[in-house]
Amino acid sequence: MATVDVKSFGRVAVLYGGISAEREVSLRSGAAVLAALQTAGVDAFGIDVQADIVRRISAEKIDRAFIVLHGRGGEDGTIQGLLEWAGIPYTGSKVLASALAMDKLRTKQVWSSLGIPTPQHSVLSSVEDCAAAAEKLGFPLIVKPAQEGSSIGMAKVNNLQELEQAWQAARHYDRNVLVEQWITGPEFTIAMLDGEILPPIRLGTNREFYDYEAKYLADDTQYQIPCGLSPEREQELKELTRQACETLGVTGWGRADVMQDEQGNFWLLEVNTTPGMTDHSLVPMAAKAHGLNFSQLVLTVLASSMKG
Ligand SMILES: Nc1ncnc2c1ncn2[C@@H]1O[C@H](COP(=O)(O)OP(=O)(O)OP(=O)(O)O)[C@@H](O)[C@H]1O
Ligand SMILES: C[C@@H](N)C(=O)O
Ligand SMILES: [Mg+2]
Ligand SMILES: [Mg+2]
Repeated sequence: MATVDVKSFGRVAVLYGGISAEREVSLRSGAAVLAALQTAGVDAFGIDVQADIVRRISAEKIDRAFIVLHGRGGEDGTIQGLLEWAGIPYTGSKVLASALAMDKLRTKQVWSSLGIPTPQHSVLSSVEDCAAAAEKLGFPLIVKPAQEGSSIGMAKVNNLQELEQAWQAARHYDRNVLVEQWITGPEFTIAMLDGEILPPIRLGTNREFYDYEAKYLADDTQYQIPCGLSPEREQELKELTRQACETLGVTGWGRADVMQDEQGNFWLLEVNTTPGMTDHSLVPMAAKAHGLNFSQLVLTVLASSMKG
């Protein structure tokens, strides 16, 4: 990592918290990022993003923003648009890529249209859709609110009754709900940092899938890095991640989630444009394997905001 003069960042607002279902995660990510920036000597302060954010942005002296909001209202292009209007440079993806990547349905439509592998899916808007999806895709399936994160509102289902219940539950989070073919096999997550693809991590959990509990609370979640793939397959996975990011326009940093099926094929699930930065999170682990400690990671993300 090139040495940076931390004073050149000016006064940095760390935008965290927010009002999405992932607020608690963002509070943890934000606290870690803010502490690391301040320890590194950056003139950083925090803003817990609430309804008065437009006033706060105008009232404070802000040279640059570090966005560490997860979910809607922060990772979806809305904050990015506000910062564009205010003329404040910010970390991570711009408006369009943020909005696209936050929406799993639109993301899948883009990838599918370009021949990039993502599990088959259907949209659920009614009980009739549930029956049609079961007919088309078979079981098991996984139900997801289109615009959520941290596995919130998601469920694996094995029959039509479970599918209808999971659809009803997911609707509480987002009226746009999708259901995907279940991929049986190992899971990988791959970070992109300032255009570079970091070492993939293989995830293991004793739970049904990598759910909220496995992500933030469990002590028995397994993180394998190096990920155990052959060098050729690891390279393929990294190339797929690069394509996943480029096709959505993701810049600065991000993290792609990928399943591998029993035949060894990779299937892209999503890209997170503001990945978690908690003490259980994955980008810090990948950065460490790449030779960057947490402080160097946040400074690299911040420095990438200077590239415009
Ligand atoms: N099609 C699938 N087949 C099997 N498991 C899946 C599938 N889709 C998702 N999962 C499981 O559910 C988890 C969460 O899915 P996904 O990454 O799409 O949602 P998310 O809530 O946006 O996650 P994040 O916390 O990374 O933002 C995955 O990490 C994986 O364990
Ligand atoms: C914060 C969570 N959506 C992640 O991707 O890490
Ligand atoms: Mg996500
Ligand atoms: Mg994910």
